[in-house]
Amino acid sequence: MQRLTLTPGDNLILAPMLAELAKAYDTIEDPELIARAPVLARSLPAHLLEFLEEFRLGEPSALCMISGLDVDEIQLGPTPTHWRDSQYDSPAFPQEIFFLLCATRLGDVFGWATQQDGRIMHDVLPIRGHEHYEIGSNSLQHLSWHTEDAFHPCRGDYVSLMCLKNPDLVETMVCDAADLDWSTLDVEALFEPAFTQMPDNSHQPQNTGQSTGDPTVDRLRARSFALIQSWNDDPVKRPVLFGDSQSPYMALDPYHMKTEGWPERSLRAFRGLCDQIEAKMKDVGLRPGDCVFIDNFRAVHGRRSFRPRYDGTDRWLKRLNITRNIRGSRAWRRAADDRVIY
Ligand SMILES: NC(=[NH2+])NCCC[C@H](N)C(=O)O
Ligand SMILES: O=C(O)CCC(=O)C(=O)O
Ligand SMILES: [Fe+2]
Repeated sequence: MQRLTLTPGDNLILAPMLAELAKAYDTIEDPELIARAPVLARSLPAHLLEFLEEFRLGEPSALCMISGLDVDEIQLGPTPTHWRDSQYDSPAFPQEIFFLLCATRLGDVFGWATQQDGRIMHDVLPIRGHEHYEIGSNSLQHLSWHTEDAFHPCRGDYVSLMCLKNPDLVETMVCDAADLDWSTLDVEALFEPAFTQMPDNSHQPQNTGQSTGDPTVDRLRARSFALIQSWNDDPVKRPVLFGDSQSPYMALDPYHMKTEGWPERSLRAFRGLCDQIEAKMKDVGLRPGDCVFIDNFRAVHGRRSFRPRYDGTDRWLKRLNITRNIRGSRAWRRAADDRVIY
């Protein structure tokens, strides 16, 4: 893992810059703020910009962590009970802006019409009733390791998490493709489009809000949910590996894969890969102020189980999806500068 710790000097420069921006906008979802972010990000400390650029282009690791951002847990107040409405009057707005600026150095942030009401910045927090459900807001059940949005051709190049609270130091788990011994795996079979991948539960209609108030958006969203439904009923077969056969990129979410009907060789290759991933999985305990950027092509990730508190002190992360090729999803978006995939 690549690591950078912000210095007290960095925080001295960042605090007024972030406070000023937080005063100028109401929410991190403001399209004007998000559009300005790549330009604003040029004012981040130079060593931070260099660090992110090295991670982006050189792929020295599938994971990089920026720690040391000031977070005042008292000022944060209670952890919300749901992601709904958390984007307004956010007590973490300055931190959200920092996270957004860093993210835009790696690519373009985007959202899904079918996930967390089409928001760009997500909340990851335990939700009552989800304790044993396979979704990021579960708790008593671990979150199975996965490629973020493995089922979708427009999945992000990076998924990133910013920690606001993690009182029990619940671990995010990550497996870096660099730690796998590809010479012992049937890479050729894993490059074949033979693997049934279904959408994960976070994109199911029952887990999003109701009407957006905009009939056009509602109609488009309904169409997206219908597509999700069709991929559920009639799952698409995709390759698990792609890119360079010597050092492959991965896309898999085994919890949402159906192995029925797979050729014997594909099944064996898949099981071999999953076994090795499990053996090489590492734990990363995020602390308040940590921003972690996970290369979604070069790592899979999940989260250990934990006991939720539901007393306002729960674990609370923010999440951003980042793509290096926003035009690759142009057919799925309403306009060139629209960041929501329908
Ligand atoms: N194996 C899985 N659970 N995959 C889906 C991961 C969770 C999903 N990204 C969410 O926001 O809830
Ligand atoms: O909670 C975590 O540490 C990871 C969450 C995650 O992977 C997800 O929500 O998709
Ligand atoms: Fe995830």
